[in-house]
Amino acid sequence: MKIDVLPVIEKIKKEIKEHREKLNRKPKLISITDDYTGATKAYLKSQKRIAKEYDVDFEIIETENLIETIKKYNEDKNVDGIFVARPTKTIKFIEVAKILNPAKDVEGVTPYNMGMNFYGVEEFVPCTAESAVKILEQTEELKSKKVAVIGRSITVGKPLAIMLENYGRDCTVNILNSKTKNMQEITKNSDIVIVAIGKANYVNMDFLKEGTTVIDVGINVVDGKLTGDVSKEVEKYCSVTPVPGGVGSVTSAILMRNVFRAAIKGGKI
Ligand SMILES: NC(=O)C1=CN([C@@H]2O[C@H](COP(=O)(O)OP(=O)(O)OC[C@H]3O[C@@H](n4cnc5c(N)ncnc54)[C@H](OP(=O)(O)O)[C@@H]3O)[C@@H](O)[C@H]2O)C=CC1
Ligand SMILES: Nc1nc(=O)c2c([nH]1)NC[C@@H]1CN(c3ccc(C(=O)N[C@@H](CCC(=O)O)C(=O)O)cc3)C=[N+]21
Repeated sequence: MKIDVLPVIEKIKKEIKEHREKLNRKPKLISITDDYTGATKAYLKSQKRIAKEYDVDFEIIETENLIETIKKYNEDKNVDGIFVARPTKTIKFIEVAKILNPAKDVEGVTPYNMGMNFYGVEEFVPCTAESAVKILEQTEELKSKKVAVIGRSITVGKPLAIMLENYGRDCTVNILNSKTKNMQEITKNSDIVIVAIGKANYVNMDFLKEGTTVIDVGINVVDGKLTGDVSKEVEKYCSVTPVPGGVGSVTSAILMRNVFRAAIKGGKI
């Protein structure tokens, strides 16, 4: 069965509408990349479309000098939100995270916003992590569920695992990585499996028991088409988010909501 994410998007749209009424001006998002290719290109293009839909001023900046560019927009009063695409080519992403202004950090990648998530304060958390959590909250009661998160990246796997463990959701989470042994044993023993690895069609029924809720975060471009990390056959036995039309479509809506949030906070953390 395919999981329908439209109700989640509707809720976010409602939040954005309330913010817009409060704000009374167009907020502005700057998306910066030093490697405008592949999944980054796909995402920035879809950001452009969605920014227009939500009436957000939007600009893509391609640069080889991330640090100077970020410093400039950190100070620019006309810019409410700054997004920097991963992976970065010219410097390590942590250098970006260290200098980005937390008040404009609409993807929650700075140590300040990451740390707040550890405290259970989820104001700016990585949009994809929030997207997966919002979809799950819509589909089922999370309390005491056993969850396997495959992938441990700083913008997806790790913050997502923390959010699911935070008080109120109370899941028990395993975070799996490329060195994990007996992966299939762990995933088969889970109620919920979240796949965020970037390998097309990698997870099939060998990893899952029937009836598992599966969240497919993967965005891979195969023969020019968006393809997830979960194989199509899984849909017959499990509830699974489609690609496209799943996690990715919620992610961009959350990013836009965060731009409104940052604008309303007016530069304060
Ligand atoms: N839908 C959306 O909105 C978004 C989608 N994405 C997509 O999600 C996917 C993951 O993104 P991201 O987290 O940024 O990617 P990264 O490349 O940063 O991280 C991938 C993670 O997957 C792990 N991994 C890779 N292969 C395996 C394997 N065979 N078994 C177990 N773990 C494995 C890696 O392990 P190790 O650490 O050991 O190397 C790593 O932790 C990509 O396809 C990306 O395009 C990303 C962001 C948003
Ligand atoms: N700092 C950072 N954060 C990211 O979240 C991030 C990143 N870097 N680098 C690249 C990957 C890839 N990624 C995509 C998300 C959505 C679509 C996409 O196409 N979305 C469509 C729909 C897709 C769908 O429906 O599933 C849309 O928004 O309309 C593509 C790619 C984000 N990433």
